Amino acid sequence: MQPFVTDYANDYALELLDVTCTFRSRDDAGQAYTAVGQTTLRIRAGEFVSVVGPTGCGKSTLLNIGAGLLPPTSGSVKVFGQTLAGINTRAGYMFQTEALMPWRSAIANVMVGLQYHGVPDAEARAQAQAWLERVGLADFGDRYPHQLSGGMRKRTALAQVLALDPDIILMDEPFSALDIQTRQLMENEVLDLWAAKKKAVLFITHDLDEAIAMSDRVVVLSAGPATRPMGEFDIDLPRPRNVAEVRTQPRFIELHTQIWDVLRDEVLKGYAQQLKKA
Ligand SMILES: Nc1ncnc2c1ncn2[C@@H]1O[C@H](COP(=O)(O)OP(=O)(O)OP(=O)(O)O)[C@@H](O)[C@H]1O
Repeated sequence: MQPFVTDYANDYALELLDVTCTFRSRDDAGQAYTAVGQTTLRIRAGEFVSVVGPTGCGKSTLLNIGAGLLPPTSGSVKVFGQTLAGINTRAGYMFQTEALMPWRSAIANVMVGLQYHGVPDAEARAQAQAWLERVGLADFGDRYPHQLSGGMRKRTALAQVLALDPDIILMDEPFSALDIQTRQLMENEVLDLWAAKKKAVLFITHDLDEAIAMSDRVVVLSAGPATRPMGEFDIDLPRPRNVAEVRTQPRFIELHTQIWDVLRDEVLKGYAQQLKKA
């Protein structure tokens, strides 16, 4: 009889293990700046985890390490139990800044990743159209990015990421440039799409309300240098959630108070550092 072995490592989609990241200082090339210090962060398959922290503390650095775009100075990254070397091909990324190609129409932007993966043009077009429909842009495929609103461009970028069906989705403040109503609509859409597919999500934000409303778990980072997790909070609010409505629940307010207690001092430290740099 085969012994029953549980491979706990494979419960995790993404693991950053004792990761440190040191840069050459931007102000003085002779100086080193440790952005991330000995950080361990694990995300289970299907789990939605947000990372919050003060401005400039190292959130994007962590995400870039998870994406395989930036090798850590020490420590390691595992993807479904396998040590990551190079780009994380199981992950899709959505960044703060616009990533659409301005010379391609919306549908051509969604198709590009599929074509890169060898999907024939007709099939890529059909899949891209289905994704545009899912994000509410069925009739906008022929428009170019400059002919779309900010929210529509974000929807296109979302379709572009989801079309590739990644097991891990990395999002770096994807909606920070949007007005509050569009932002909440997009947040709800992301939650609906996530609930249907249950991918692992690492979501970077400095908006605590957004982090609580969307996540299963919120990780709070310390102010830099050498940022590291200061606290982790399970968000036990029922799903499905509407991000606007959930904010009025007493449990949301309780969680917000608890997390803000940890985050507040770090935000103040981060702010003081920004002033010193300015
Ligand atoms: N390539 C680099 N070279 C030198 N320093 C860097 C580099 N990338 C980031 N840093 C520094 O590392 C620190 C963390 O940067 P990072 O962008 O990860 O922070 P963040 O928390 O995502 O910032 P924000 O809240 O503004 O989005 C910052 O002080 C930044 O200036």
